[in-house]
Amino acid sequence: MAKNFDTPLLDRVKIPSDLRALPESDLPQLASELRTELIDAVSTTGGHLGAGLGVVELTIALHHVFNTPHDRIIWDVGHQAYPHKILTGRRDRIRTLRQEGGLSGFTRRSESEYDPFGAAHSSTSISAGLGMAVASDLAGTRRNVVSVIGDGAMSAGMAYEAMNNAGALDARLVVILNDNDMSIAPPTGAMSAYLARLVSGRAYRTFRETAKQLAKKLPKFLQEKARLSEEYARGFWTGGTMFEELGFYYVGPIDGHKLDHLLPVLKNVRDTMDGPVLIHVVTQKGKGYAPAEAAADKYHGVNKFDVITGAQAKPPANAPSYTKVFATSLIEEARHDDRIVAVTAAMPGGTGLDLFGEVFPQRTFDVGIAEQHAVTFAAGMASEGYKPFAAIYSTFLQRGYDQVVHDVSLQNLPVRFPIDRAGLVGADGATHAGSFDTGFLAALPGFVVMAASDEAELRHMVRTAAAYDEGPISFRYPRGDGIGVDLPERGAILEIGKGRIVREGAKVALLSFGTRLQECLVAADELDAAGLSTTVADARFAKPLDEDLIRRLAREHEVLVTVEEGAVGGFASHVLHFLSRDGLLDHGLRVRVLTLPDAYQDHAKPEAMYARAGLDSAGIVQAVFNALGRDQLVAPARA
Ligand SMILES: Cc1ncc(C[n+]2csc(CCOP(=O)(O)OP(=O)(O)O)c2C)c(N)n1
Ligand SMILES: CC(=O)[C@@H](O)[C@H](O)COP(=O)(O)O
Ligand SMILES: [Mg+2]
Repeated sequence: MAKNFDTPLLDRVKIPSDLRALPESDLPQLASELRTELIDAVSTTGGHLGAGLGVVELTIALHHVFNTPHDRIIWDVGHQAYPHKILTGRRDRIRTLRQEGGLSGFTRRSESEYDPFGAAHSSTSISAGLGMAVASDLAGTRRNVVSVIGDGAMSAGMAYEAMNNAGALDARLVVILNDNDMSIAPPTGAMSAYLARLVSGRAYRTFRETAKQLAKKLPKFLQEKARLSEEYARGFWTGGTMFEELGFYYVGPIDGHKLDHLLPVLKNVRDTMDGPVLIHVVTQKGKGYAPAEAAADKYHGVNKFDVITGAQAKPPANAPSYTKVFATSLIEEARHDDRIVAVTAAMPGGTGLDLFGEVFPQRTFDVGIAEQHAVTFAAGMASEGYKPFAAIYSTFLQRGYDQVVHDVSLQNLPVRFPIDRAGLVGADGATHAGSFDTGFLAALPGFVVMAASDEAELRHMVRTAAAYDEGPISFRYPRGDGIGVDLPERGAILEIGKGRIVREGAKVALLSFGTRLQECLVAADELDAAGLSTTVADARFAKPLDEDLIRRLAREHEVLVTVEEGAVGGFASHVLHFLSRDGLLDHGLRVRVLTLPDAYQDHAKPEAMYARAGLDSAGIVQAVFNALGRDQLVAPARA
């Protein structure tokens, strides 16, 4: 489709060296064109828009000042890197973002030499940058390394571990703190308040007047530049901050939308740096696009939208989302039990705990991007008799795994883990797929591990978890809408370690763990039609396993197929372990296990991903036929 806007300058920038050839006076115009292109592209793909809009000038300034890709720019999370992608040879594919076969929504080493480090989980950029800076020193390569990290990402422990190390190593590393006073939701925590004080402090407001005097306090390598450079008097201020205590030269805060502030500071740092420097840049999430600036989430992640109005396309929903069902179920349980509390690590909207927080503000804790802390914080509350629900996406719970093992499981503390985004997530791709939780939780002695097969089951599991006080318990459920089953007012308490038969048959047994149950039912219809009478069971528990149920399925059927939306090493492993221990594999039972493939699956539409994984009804039917040694469906014998 023809574009209805012109981008004469941007059209000349294929890669950053083209950008570096432009005079500085052209850069504001380039920023305007880049913003327009970004908005137009994301309006057709959906994706993370607000963060990218906020770093348009910063992206241009970085590529103008630094010699990328020789110099390294590492974008924390990578969700703000779309402008960077446009400027680094990927403009022609920018409208394939997050689509099957298209560009990733995050930085990715395999995508471009301008992406020196892949990301999507936050707060890794300073560690990675420090590693690169040290490697470059060891190799005797003169290279600048710049890590760009947001104020939200700055709440995670990793960032401080890295700064602590960088300060001690005195490494040549530039950290740009991109402070837009926003995470996905408004940021929480003392650090956020501290940054706000730095930004709104008297010194920031009066930097013009005080810059000369303050220049005396600059670190040595900057003093001479400060004296010489008029820009200093307009551009930045430095003072005693906690970053300096950690061994960084702190520069800022500076206005991240003013190229004439950014460029001289970056050049000074590039030319004079000999240790770690932190540049505090203040930006606005959603900058330059009115609907984004006005949005409460600053257009963090959006569907396709109308550029003129900002109205986002909303696919019709036939049922409430699993997230919403979780939230409303927990609210209901919390009305009955005031020991129930809820913990989120910076994802109140995504986990539905924003709804819980509206009803129970005193019992809701947003700890910031800090999954490790969230888990141990919940363990602490559990140790005092509270009933914490630590609602964390499957993929982000990976970061808190030692805490799950050491602080929760080993002490058998009854922390409840609602695990959202369990399974494939579509456009966010492999970094966000919830593949491993069943494997890593069911490996832990004594952990109760559940998966909901529909939204009513989810409601039961919330109630079950609330009632269960004997140790840690988890329940997983996927991204997206439920299937529209009737929801009970309140969930039932499930018997721990008991599954259910959903449909009785005689020859084939499909044992499902989670929401693939619906595909099993479709597959069962097809198998029945092909003359293969099929039982379908909902395991509900990966731990403890319903051994009676599995024994029965194994003894009474010729074929047993397990189905789960998780990686190898999850539910099926436990079933196989039990079958072998119980001698159930010794008498000719044909077993097949269907899991996610043992490979990271790229972003695509979930349906396509399921099909590729063999986790749709066709894949299940095929597995049964393979087990029986049949290549093709045999037409059923009809009376
Ligand atoms: C470990 C981890 N936890 C949670 C998230 C989800 N997440 C993605 S971006 C984001 C907010 C980041 O805020 P900030 O760093 O300030 O960047 P901004 O979007 O404001 O530019 C969150 C919570 C994540 N990507 N990684
Ligand atoms: C970048 C990031 O980690 C989040 O913004 C994530 O993309 C949110 O995913 P959901 O849309 O599933 O909440
Ligand atoms: Mg932010």
